[in-house]
Amino acid sequence: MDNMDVECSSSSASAATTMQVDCCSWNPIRSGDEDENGKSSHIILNCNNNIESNTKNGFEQSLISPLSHHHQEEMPVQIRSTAKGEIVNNTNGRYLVASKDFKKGDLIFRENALISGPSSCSSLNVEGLPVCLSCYSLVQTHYRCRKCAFPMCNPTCEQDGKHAIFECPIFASNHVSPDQILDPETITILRSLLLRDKDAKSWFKLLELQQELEEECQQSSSNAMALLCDALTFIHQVCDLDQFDFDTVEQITRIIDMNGFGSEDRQRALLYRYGTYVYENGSLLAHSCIPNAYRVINPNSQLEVYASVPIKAGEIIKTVYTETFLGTVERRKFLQDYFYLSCSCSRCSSPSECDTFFQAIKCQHDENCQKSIEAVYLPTKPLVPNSEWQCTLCKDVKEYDFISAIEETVRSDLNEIDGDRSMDRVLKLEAVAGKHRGVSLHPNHFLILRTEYDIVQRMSFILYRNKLIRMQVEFVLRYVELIRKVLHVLNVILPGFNRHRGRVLYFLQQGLMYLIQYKTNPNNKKRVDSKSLSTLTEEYQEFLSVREEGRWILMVEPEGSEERLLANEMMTDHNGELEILKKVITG
Ligand SMILES: C[S@@+](CC[C@H](N)C(=O)[O-])C[C@H]1O[C@@H](n2cnc3c(N)ncnc32)[C@H](O)[C@@H]1O
Repeated sequence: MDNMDVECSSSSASAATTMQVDCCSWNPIRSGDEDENGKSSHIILNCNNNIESNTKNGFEQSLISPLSHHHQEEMPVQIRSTAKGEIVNNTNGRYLVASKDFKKGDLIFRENALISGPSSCSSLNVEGLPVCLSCYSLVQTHYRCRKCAFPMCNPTCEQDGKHAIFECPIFASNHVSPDQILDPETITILRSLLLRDKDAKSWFKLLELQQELEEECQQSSSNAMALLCDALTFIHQVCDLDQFDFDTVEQITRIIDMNGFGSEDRQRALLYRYGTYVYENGSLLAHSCIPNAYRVINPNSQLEVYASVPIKAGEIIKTVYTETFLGTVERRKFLQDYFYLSCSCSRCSSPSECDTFFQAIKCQHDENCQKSIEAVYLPTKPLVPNSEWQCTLCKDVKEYDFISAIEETVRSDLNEIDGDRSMDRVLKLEAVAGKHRGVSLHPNHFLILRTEYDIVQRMSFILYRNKLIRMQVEFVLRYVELIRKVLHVLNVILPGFNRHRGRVLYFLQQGLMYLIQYKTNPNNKKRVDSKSLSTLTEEYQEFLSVREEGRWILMVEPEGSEERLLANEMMTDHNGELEILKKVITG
């Protein structure tokens, strides 16, 4: 096996990182001390080719595996770091940089979890079911672990290394019961603490992850404090483990809180995992509100990072830490509260969020403003909390309180919507969106778009349930119109290969299919004439390409997830009908 020494000459302020590479499948172990600025980290990358074997005995050894296992191949990413306190290209600390070009949709790397466990939100599931301590999905059976009596899906989950080796013996000997678990994430913290004795290598890797905050951001969020209190009670009183002192529990809680990923599965889907996953390298991914990479956690708890847009060698790989449908004020607050991060990406720094007007408030100050859709309040200094907002037309200035009061009114109108019957709810959502669209909020405001996306998802379900028949064509035309609007904004804030786009493309092809069927239905009085044939052919081509792209994106989602079901549906559905359509179109 060849040994290569790669000297990563870093950009002006970023660190020089020496990598000793044994193999294309790499597993960084830091050796030696960092200098006082934290600039230089020496990373030895070891071969670890055997993906299958590394979860044996419950230990999830971390590894990154590029797509191909060719020893001469270039490393997919490099770790770089800025000097302490310094921000380079809107990131700080350590971050990952592409070491070669990636095309949209390329798998950049795949990595096993350093540790995983149930997440805090497990106890909030609407079904009120317990969460399996192995696969983190809801336990739908009456099965109990034969040693500790905790709910598990089945004997396979029970014997899974993580549960059996980590908490099960402790639960059994201390007679711990599920109702003593205040927050399920404390089990993840316990597992992490147990690494100290069970797997020292992983323990040290965990300790290397970011926990320190910049001095000015030392105040912990109330969530982090609550988790720490629960973890201390659980470790010391419930599990009776006094070998972990306060400082150690606090340190690990902070690390899990800062670096843990949620599974991002869709709630109520067949596969919904209430898991928290920590990765040695994935946890170094920087954030951007317009990301260039996209994360999937597969059923083996591995992290897969894909290029959502083309990435050039040397570019920072950035994923998004926040929800998509949030305006800058709320996104930045979330990033500050949970990651102590003051984001200044291109989207955050742009008053109009890159011309999407995602948080623009409609100005009604005078008659001109009332008439013009262009007249909106935007923050004058988007990176300054509580910045003033100014109308783009009349230049009237408002305090942030005025803006947030308008958003609150819309929120409370939305919260008042009751009734769960799909069509009923769609009509009520449409009514509230219609009341505020272009009146109190810009039509692209995130509260409007979020509502419209909700409408689209509900309409999709109605269309699906009715198997594309008996629907009014106006309903479907509106559906397609809303989807195109959502897509238009997503193209800017969440471009390329990602779950949201995949879902939206599924909805679009569903609507297009209906419209094509409607137009070519022999029972429909408006039969296809030669004039409309070329339009129909174009629509048919669009349908095919939308379906192709949607399927391509969603096929990387985990088996059993809702997205994967949508991908499968795009593969199998309508094939017979398409043949008929093809005949109509080609005459
Ligand atoms: C999960 S860690 C990422 C790895 C971290 N940089 C390290 O050195 O270990 C999250 C932290 O990275 C930093 N970070 C990530 N993205 C950033 C960005 N766009 N701007 C500034 N800091 C960022 C913040 O300090 C944030 O709290």
